Amino acid sequence: MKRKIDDLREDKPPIALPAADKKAPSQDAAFTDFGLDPRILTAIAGQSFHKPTAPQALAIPQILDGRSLVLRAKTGSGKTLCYLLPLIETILRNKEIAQKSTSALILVPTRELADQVLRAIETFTAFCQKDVRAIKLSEQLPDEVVRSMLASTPHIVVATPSRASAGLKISPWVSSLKMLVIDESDLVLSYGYEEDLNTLATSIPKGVQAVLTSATISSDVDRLKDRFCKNPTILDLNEPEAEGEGITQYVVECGEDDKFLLIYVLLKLKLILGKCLIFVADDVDRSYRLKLYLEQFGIRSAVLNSQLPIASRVHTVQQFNQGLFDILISSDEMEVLGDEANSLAEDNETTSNTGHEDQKSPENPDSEDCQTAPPKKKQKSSRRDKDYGVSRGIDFRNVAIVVNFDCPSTARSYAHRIGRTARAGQTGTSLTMVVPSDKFRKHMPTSIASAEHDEKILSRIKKQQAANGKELKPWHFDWKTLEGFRYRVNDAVRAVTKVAVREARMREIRQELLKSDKLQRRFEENPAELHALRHDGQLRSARTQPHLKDVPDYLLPEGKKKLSANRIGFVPMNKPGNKNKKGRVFKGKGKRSGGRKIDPLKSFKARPKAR
Ligand SMILES: Nc1ncnc2c1ncn2[C@@H]1O[C@H](COP(=O)(O)OP(=O)(O)OP(=O)(O)O)[C@@H](O)[C@H]1O
Repeated sequence: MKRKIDDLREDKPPIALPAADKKAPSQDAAFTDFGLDPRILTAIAGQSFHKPTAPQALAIPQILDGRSLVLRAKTGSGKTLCYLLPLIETILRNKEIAQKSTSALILVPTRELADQVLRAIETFTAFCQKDVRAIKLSEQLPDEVVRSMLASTPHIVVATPSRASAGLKISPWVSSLKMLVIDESDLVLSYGYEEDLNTLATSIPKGVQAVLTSATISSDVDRLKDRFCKNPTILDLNEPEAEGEGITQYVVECGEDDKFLLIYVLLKLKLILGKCLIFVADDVDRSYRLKLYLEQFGIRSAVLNSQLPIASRVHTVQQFNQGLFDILISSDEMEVLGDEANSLAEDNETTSNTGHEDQKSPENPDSEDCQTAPPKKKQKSSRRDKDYGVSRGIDFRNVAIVVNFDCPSTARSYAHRIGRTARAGQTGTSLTMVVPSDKFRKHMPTSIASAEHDEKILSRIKKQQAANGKELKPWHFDWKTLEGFRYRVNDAVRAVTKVAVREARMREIRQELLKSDKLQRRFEENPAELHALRHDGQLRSARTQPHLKDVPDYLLPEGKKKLSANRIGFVPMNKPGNKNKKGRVFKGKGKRSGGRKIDPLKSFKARPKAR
């Protein structure tokens, strides 16, 4: 193994290692092999990371040796730690020098990623906080604030390219850099940061150690490599065999209304266990539609879309990661009313948060081309990527299954969506619902335009996965067993009207307003407005149907019937022993009495206050 790492030295031409050799380090290496500071090792242990991933095992020693590196490895393979651990270690080793200057800049394409990287730094410097300070420059702040942030000489600056270059107008803060990282380097140019990166390239000292990470092949990475690194080591671990590793991929062909039936059965009968990330297509409304639909069956979920403020998106992902809810519905980004105009007026970061990559449009699925070309700045909002804004780079943890409720618009997008499961050596499942052309537009209330191309895209996905030695297995089941549920499903679909969706979105906006720090002062001065917002927030978003929350026994398939009857805590309503002499159900705390539920709050008699 040592020989292989030596083979990758900077002075040697880039070589492609055979797949077997590339995987070898991940099996043998340990974090303790890298000679890291014990405080870093303690932080790693706290994360229960047992061993480095393959990219980490190969990249960390290289970066610690001071080499510039271009690292390409699949999504979820732990690329962040590849550069973070050596970076923290180097700062600790050179404590005296590092103390007086900013030595590392980490460039990321979005604010979410900046937040995420900063959090990772905080995690891995938890035991050496005083010796490693990091700040984030990813939003527009007053010049004075940026000046004082930079004047505090943080060791690490995490920034979007536009904020990093804007900081140069305030101070030549990059002049002391020893290390530059460009994370998601296959994406940054396509976010419209070309000019900012040019500005940075002229200001960053020549010869700084540069690390470029990426998940895909892209000519953009080459351009950045030419601009920022001299003779870097190329570590290309994205061999076709590794793509989609650990993911069992299923596909099911069904009608547009069948999707709603299927997702209900999967979730309600707990055929899906663990954290589930559901992707819908087309527009933000679709995600709310599905959320409201599921709500009627008592299935809780949260929505993630790039129209929500960044803070709330990050918060949602954090809560999902912490297990506060298990179902997250992620919508593709789409131009919705007013968005185009707004986004043009927004600053670089705001628009870039949605993400966009050179993608074919759903209307023209034949135009797919895996090579990205940097879009012009003006094209930004109209050429937004439909998936990456919420999925690419955001670190979803322990996702057991990715459900493509709506087929993605490209094979590439498919790969990124399913890449949210089976991360860092875990296993996972994906299920993609595809509408065959003869079933398209057969049920208008549930129909979406993009489904017209599902078959075409599926064949591309299959081709792409086959090239990586992977296959999408057909998911077989007996549709007849689901028919009994169709009535209640249709009922629930009908209840989610356009008005209900609009109200749900409004409610979400109101919640965001209530949470907004910036509005707190206004609310203090105008309590009536706050009251009105709170009051509005209690509006029901869709016709609620309590009877839909429980699945009647007669609808359950045989196996599931037993399951529900054996459930711990299951008490049949008419159990004979539970009745009193009058035939009424036995009174218990909060239980039924004479068929009426006792509300402990209503039955509570307030005593007069003692004076
Ligand atoms: N050695 C490890 N063992 C277990 N989990 C790890 C290890 N290294 C990283 N992880 C976890 O794996 C997940 C993915 O890591 P990370 O986001 O760095 O991947 P990535 O390759 O940068 O993915 P993407 O390209 O999608 O951003 C994170 O939750 C991270 O904490």
